[in-house]
Amino acid sequence: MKVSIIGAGNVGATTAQRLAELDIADVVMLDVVEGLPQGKALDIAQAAPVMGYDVDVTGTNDYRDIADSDIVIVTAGIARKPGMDRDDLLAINIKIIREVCANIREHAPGSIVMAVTNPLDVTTYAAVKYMQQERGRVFGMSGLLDSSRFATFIAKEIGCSVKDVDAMVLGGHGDSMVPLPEYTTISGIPLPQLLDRKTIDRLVQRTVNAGAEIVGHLKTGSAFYAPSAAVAMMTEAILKDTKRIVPASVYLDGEYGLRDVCLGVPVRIGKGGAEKVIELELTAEQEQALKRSADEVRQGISKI
Ligand SMILES: NC(=O)c1ccc[n+]([C@@H]2O[C@H](COP(=O)([O-])OP(=O)(O)OC[C@H]3O[C@@H](n4cnc5c(N)ncnc54)[C@H](O)[C@@H]3O)[C@@H](O)[C@H]2O)c1
Ligand SMILES: O=C(O)C[C@H](O)C(=O)O
Repeated sequence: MKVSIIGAGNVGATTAQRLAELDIADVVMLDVVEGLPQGKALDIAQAAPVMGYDVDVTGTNDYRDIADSDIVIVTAGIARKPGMDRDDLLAINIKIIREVCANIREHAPGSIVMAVTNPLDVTTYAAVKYMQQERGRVFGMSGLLDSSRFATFIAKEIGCSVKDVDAMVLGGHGDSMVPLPEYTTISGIPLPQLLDRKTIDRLVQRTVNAGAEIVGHLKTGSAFYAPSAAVAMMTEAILKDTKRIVPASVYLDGEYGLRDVCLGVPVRIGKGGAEKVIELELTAEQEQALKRSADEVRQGISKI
């Protein structure tokens, strides 16, 4: 098995480290900066004897090295700084996505592509169009991260283990994301039975702002530990064909009444990528929120 990661920055390199520690595939990191992927890959490889993994981790600036990848993860692009929205990254990152996808098409044409670069739903849409692959083989990571954040805040509030919280966040990876308290459970108990509406609303708001909260602390970039954890889990689900069900950004073709847009919805992840969209029954209010989120993503799509 082989996974290539385009962009050897914070998310890319941390993902490489997590995948190496899972010991499931050789990892190639590619970046435009000379020496950066090579140096980070050597560093990760030299941890293998201590950590006990056998996979190869290499760095390169040459797309020929991604040939025969099972999965290509795209983290190349700029990250936001305080005061910026993810949409402010669009003009620069869309050019990068176009160039990266052209190279993936040339050098690793059959691979599954996972977009990570922001603004996520718009770059995923662009990747879907540029790659011209079977639906589900090109998708974006976002909802698993947002759900993980929601679950973290819920566990802290209730004072329970995060392992017992199963949270669900749909919609675009932006201010219009749609956390679903009604589809969030704690050991099978629906969240609204354990917390009052005002507390849930506060946690929802913190989840929506979670990326910006970290940007505000870091000042020079954005989150990468939790994002890389989500990317690694989804990569493992593909390589091991585990059929995990998580929210991810996929091209919608009528599901949830939405067409020709990428948006976070629950999907089954297996060897075919995002193999199946799972349609939840939504209230009128939740449906409206999802539609508003789709409209926001469409505004970004109209600029590419
Ligand atoms: N989907 C999500 O939930 C999520 C989470 C975290 C970060 N992100 C996004 O992921 C992207 C990367 O974040 P980061 O923190 O790793 O940023 P970073 O600045 O640490 O790393 C980005 C890397 O991309 C490289 N790069 C730039 N142009 C390239 C090109 N044309 N080809 C190959 N590599 C290129 C840079 O040299 C750099 O090493 C950002 O757009 C960020 O907003 C998304
Ligand atoms: O907030 C960002 O810009 C990065 C990422 O989308 C996140 O949610 O952490």
